[in-house]
Amino acid sequence: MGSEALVHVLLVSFPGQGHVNPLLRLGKRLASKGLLVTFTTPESIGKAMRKASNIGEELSPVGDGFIRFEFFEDGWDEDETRRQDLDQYLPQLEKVGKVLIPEMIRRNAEQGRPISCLINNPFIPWVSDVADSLGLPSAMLWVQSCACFTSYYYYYHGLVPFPSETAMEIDVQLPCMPLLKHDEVPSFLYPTTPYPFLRRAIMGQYKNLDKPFCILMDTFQELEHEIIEYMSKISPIKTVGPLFKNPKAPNATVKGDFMKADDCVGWLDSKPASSIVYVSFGSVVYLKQDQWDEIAYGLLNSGVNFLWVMKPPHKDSGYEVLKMPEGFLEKAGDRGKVVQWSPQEQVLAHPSVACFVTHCGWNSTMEALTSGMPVVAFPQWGDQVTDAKYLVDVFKVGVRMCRGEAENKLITRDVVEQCLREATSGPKAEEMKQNAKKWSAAAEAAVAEGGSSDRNIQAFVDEVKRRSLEVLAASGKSTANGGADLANKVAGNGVAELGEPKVNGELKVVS
Ligand SMILES: O=c1ccn([C@@H]2O[C@H](COP(=O)(O)OP(=O)(O)O)[C@@H](O)[C@H]2O)c(=O)[nH]1
Ligand SMILES: O=C(O)c1ccc(O[C@@H]2O[C@H](CO)[C@@H](O)[C@H](O)[C@H]2O)cc1
Repeated sequence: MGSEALVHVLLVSFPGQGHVNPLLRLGKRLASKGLLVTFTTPESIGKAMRKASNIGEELSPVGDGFIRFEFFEDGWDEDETRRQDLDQYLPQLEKVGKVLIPEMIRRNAEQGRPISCLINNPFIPWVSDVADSLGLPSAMLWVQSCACFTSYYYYYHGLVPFPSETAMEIDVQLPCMPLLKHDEVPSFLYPTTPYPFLRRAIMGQYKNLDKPFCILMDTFQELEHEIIEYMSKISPIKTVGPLFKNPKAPNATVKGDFMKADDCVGWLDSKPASSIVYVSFGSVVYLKQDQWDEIAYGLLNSGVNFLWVMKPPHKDSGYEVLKMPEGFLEKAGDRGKVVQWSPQEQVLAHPSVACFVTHCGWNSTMEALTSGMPVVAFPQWGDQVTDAKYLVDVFKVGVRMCRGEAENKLITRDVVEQCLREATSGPKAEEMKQNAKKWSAAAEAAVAEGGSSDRNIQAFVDEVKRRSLEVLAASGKSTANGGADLANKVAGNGVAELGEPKVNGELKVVS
């Protein structure tokens, strides 16, 4: 049997940490199944990624394939403050991306790496327009739950009433989902959301939903069984999560952090089993100083050990720089560690960590479930409020500390302390731990060879390969040519451009 040339896919990411992580993880998964993957996002983030993470110019082997990076300029000066304003930045990205992504695709074809498929994540729906205009197939990676996907779908199509200016507090019943109270609906859909541009960005994706031939989702069949089955009849969904697990290439070191993680594993190692509460609100949520103080005192008063991520806000974001309350660090002593950014995957897998106080971003949610980690839910906005509902009431791995930013309620230190105690000791903590362990086992099984997500990824890779033959035939090139050109680049004249390729196996072309 002849071996195959590498089929090349281009992944285009919105430049947010919670978007880059799952798309890059998908890239690694596709590479491990034998594809060549190029990952792109704006250079402003590329610069941060190169500095903080283990990525460079070279082609990195992952499983049976390879991953590489190319970044594109967003057309603004390095210190442009408008990047922090998505209302302005999203249209700018669309304007430049519609020119620069086709140029990147052309350049790759000229260099012997013809691209056969584009994959984007939400907030940049114009990527599927680019693909269409070039006659290329496209897919979209949905980076939230299927429940949130369904909520937006029903809202976009006006299929059921949602909270509105005249009826703010209505509950929403969607098929195969629990009743969502008005404040459990993804909050970008509230008429009062302070982030209407994110609602517009997501709705833009739904306007384009007929363009991708496949909607990949970072969830798994067993986690959201009924709603996935239901929506699969309406949309071409394939669940491929949890993406952060990659059994075929568990040691792949390529990461997309924007900030270098502080070293905290040694400190975790020094603590007893299940004694630490890990606190992180992700990459974009910022709390107010009074709420921060209450959490700090709650942590102190509960007596637990804690690892707390205090990410500094971007200088142009307008968020206040938070301070720890006077004397807090001294009082905590070695019981607590505060870092700017953590190696979260490692932290959640660490035996000393008992529970995770989380803002319930979908990546954090999937990482917690897959790591068998109970949570204390502290959602703020967007999908987080829906994820919190699921973590607490459906997956039954969490206690709720708040209902979201819209509630505008200060959560006091007593409530913080009570939630921490409930999540770390006693029968409720034990029950949550057992449930979390079950989800972890189900997640591992989904991504293991032959599991539901593994089968879906394989089917997707097969479909991309099938379509690539059509694409290359239509453009008058053969797969063998594309592969041969690529192989030449790797073996010889392209080395300077690609950097020193650390190729363990050989790149094969059709024999
Ligand atoms: O200190 C931290 C905080 C977060 N993360 C990662 O950043 C991502 C955050 O995504 P999520 O969807 O949870 O939240 P967002 O930041 O998008 O609100 C997750 O993959 C986390 O593992 C991390 O590595 N270190
Ligand atoms: O950079 C931004 O402005 C930005 C980044 C991420 C945002 O949303 C987060 O995305 C995650 C994946 O969709 C989601 O699960 C998380 O709850 C969000 O915070 C929004 C803006």
